[in-house]
Amino acid sequence: MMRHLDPTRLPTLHLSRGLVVAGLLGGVATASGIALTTTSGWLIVRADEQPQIMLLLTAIVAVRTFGLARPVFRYWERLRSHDVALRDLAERRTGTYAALVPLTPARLGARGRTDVLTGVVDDLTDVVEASVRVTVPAIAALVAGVGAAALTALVDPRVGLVLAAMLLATAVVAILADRLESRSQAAVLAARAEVARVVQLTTEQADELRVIGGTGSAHDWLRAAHVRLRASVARQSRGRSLSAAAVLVITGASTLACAALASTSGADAPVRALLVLAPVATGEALGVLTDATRALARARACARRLVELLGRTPAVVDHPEVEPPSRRPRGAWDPLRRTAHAERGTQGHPLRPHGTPRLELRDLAAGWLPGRTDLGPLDLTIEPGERVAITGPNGSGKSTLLAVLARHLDPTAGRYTVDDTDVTHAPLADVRRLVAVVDDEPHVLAGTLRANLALAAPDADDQVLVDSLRRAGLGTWLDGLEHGLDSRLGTGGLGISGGERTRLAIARAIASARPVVLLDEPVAHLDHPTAEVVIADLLQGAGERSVIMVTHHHVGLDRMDRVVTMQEGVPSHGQERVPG
Ligand SMILES: Nc1ncnc2c1ncn2[C@@H]1O[C@H](COP(=O)(O)OP(=O)(O)OP(=O)(O)O)[C@@H](O)[C@H]1O
Repeated sequence: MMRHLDPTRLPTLHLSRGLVVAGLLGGVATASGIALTTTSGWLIVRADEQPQIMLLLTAIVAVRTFGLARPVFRYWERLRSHDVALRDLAERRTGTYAALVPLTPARLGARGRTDVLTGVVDDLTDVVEASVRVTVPAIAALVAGVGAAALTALVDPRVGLVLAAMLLATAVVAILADRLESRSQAAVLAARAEVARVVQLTTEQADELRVIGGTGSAHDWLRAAHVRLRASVARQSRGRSLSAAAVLVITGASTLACAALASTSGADAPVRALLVLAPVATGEALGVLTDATRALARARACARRLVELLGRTPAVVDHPEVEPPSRRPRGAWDPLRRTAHAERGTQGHPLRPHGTPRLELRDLAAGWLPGRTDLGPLDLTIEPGERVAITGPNGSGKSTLLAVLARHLDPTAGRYTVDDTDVTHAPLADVRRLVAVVDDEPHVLAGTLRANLALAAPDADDQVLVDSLRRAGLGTWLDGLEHGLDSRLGTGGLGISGGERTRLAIARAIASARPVVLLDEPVAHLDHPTAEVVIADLLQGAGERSVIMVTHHHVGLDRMDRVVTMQEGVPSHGQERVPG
């Protein structure tokens, strides 16, 4: 079953069967290391007594066995734990992406999608890695420590007790180190964020600061932020070295105690060597616990960030009348080819327009944050098949208008209707299925060209995909590809230019057969002649679809039916018709 990230739980340390098995394998590897050191000690001292070689053979075989067992079991543990972690990561990524979708774009803040995704991927990796870096070593250390204490107790119970006390003391140090690390990590992160904030502010305002003679104060401010960062990093390093030193002190004290006890135990010299070496080898094995606390503290901070992000309430949700999509029949629906019929049932007001619908905004206002109006009140009608350009200065609400049309944002006042159906009463998925969105950051997945197109049209056959590429102006490019639709794009695949990337996004929109295409500055990064050709191809390829394009440029405006100029959230000079 798919495991979703539970926002109420910090999912750092969980115990699964696979992790326990990996921990046990790690325990055998660690115990083999301890046994290797102690039996080697026994062997060296016994060999010094020059007994008959036959007497040493058993120990020689044991040393070789432990020497071989350690890497073999370590390798086996790594295979097992990474297998569990990678499967866990894949499941959690799927669950996390599914939880992110309803938050896009309104609840992801002003950060770009790439930043959000990179942050989420890194955080999730750290959370899942904690299983390998914390749970597995903790189980392994426990198994090996308890095993070492129990076996030495058979030789001398007092030495067994010292090892048990050593295990307990190291566990206490690990818990304290974890607390210290959590606190210092929070301080370092805050100090680093402060340095970044000051650097950004002072560089952005450098000219103004120079004019008002504030450069010196800005430098002082930056220096103070650096001093705070250096102090918090130093505190963190002190905490780390203190905990590492504490484990060494515990190991040293235990070794001294064992040496004293061994000398009074009456055991022969080789066994005494074994008893003295037991805490040295065990201490080395327990040392990994303090390292694990770093991974744990980092994972906890990452989990907290993820929980905060995924716990946000989506800006747009289905009307209470609308049944969850999972309970509704799923059928291929293609509004442009007019193949599907309206489904009946308790689904609010299902949206199943025949052909391209009429979109109407009446007295509509919308805002990204509660109590704020970033758009409207405005009236706007998009007739079926109409091509409308939206222009205007930065922040005038152009992208917000597209967000409302795609139902990424619901109106705070007024109405948005599609063929006279109020969209807020229609299933969200129906509205979203009407629109294809192309923005200035089209994403190319690492995968085949076919997979990149199938993202928007999972049921389309190759002929439809090839046709979409040709209509988006990528025919010649496609003909030049050795493997056609099987060519790999993205990381490790074919390089692709900015123009080709934009055309690929347009081909996706065409392949999706959605009747309304929303474009947010699709040619922002292209040179003028390329942009002209891309827009011409786009409008031709769009066929009978409605096209609404936000743009800062004048490129392609003469090909549009209408240009709407926005100013502070409303159309400024009415709606201007452009001569054809
Ligand atoms: N995802 C978001 N979350 C919060 N506020 C947002 C978001 N997107 C836009 N805004 C805010 O809404 C207002 C209108 O922005 P919008 O992006 O619609 O303008 P725009 O005309 O498209 O600007 P630009 O030309 O710079 O893209 C701005 O104040 C902006 O800060």
